[in-house]
Amino acid sequence: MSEKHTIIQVALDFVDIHRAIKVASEAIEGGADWLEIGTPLIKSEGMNAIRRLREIFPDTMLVADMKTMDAGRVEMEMAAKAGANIAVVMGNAPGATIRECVLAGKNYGIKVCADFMDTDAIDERIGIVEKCGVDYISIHTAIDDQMSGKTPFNVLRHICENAHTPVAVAGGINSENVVDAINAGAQIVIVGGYISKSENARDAANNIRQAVKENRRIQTGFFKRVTREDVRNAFMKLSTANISDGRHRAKSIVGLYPVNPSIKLIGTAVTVRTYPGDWAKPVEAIDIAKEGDVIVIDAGGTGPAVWGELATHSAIQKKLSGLVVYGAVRDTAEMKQLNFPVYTKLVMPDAGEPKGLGEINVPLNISGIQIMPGDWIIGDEDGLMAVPQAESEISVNYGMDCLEKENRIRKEILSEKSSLGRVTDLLKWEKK
Ligand SMILES: O=C([C@H](O)CO)[C@H](O)[C@H](O)COP(=O)(O)O
Repeated sequence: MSEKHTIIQVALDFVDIHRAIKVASEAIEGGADWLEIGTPLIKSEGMNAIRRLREIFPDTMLVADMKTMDAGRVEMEMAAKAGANIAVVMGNAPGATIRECVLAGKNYGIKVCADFMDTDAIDERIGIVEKCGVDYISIHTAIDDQMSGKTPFNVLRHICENAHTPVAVAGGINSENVVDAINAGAQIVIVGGYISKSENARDAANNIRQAVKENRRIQTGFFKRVTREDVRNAFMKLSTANISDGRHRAKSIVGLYPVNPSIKLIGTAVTVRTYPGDWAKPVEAIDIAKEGDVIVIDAGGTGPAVWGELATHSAIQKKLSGLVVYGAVRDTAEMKQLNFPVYTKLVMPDAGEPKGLGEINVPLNISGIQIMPGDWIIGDEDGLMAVPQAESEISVNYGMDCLEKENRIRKEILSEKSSLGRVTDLLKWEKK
């Protein structure tokens, strides 16, 4: 391996071989060096995925991401005979498995990479695998760990400084953070989603190559995972459909309708329970809420109105992000003029009296969805989603993952004049 040349390995994490081949071709054109048959592709298509890619790319380094944990001998033999040059065993597999992988690798002419994912006592483990004679080690943040904001960089530099084996890195690598990987000493950068979910894998691979070559960050709007403090901005990019998909098709708050459909609502809930028509606690909540909050009112799902123009002006003065009322509002013409995001069940001109019955910042249950004080509330033309504060970063990151995948599928449908069913081979994957 050239000591100066950073290897770009593109991880083909697809379940469909046809899409993997498309992306592989684009990525090689864009400057990727090695092709990884990703674990999802191996589990979906088996060794035929390796055979197919070997047919199409006879001279390209193929890495089989087997993630072997046992039966090292037979798994290395399979990958080698199917055409792979390198196969992956997990770094925390039993020592005997690592040893068998290396011996089988020597026997069948395949190199072995030990992949370290969320490994305790990693220095000790690396010592074990290097003693077994692995050819590469990789420091890897699992996709599921990335969704809570984890990255491979905190241990990477230490490993690169102490390992005697070429080090690869994987886990959310993109055109902005790849410089952190090479400056920490990684010789192989494994890039999955940033390339494989990109609408143009060739340009994405080229961005990685340029970022490596010039040692600079190339900004990207996608393929970045956020931590809690960046959640609001990330929600701005997502639809409520992305959020629902990202939360395993979570249910929305049904039965409430946007007064201003084209204005997105994003904020943290200040909850209010009141009696139909009693607008005292709703208005008092405005003075408790802070900038960026959304007031969520359970008024029993019926009139009279508990909110109108004057309360809206007050909320805008406090820079609140919106209003959700399971009940009735009035003065919607003014709400539209003020561009204030409001979701309501009912609209009517008659209001009630401020009796002061009810409570602020208490758990609510609206349309079967529990809403706690501080939960994120997101609204768009499709409806309303509630996201618990404690699950906000994984929800926004999985929602972003869904959006990124849809962007790629849309591009394939349009560029190939195809259809969703054909592009995703839907018949094969219908839920049985
Ligand atoms: O190995 C991988 C993961 O475990 C799914 O199989 C990925 O190929 C690896 O993480 C690279 O993908 P990104 O993290 O999306 O860059």
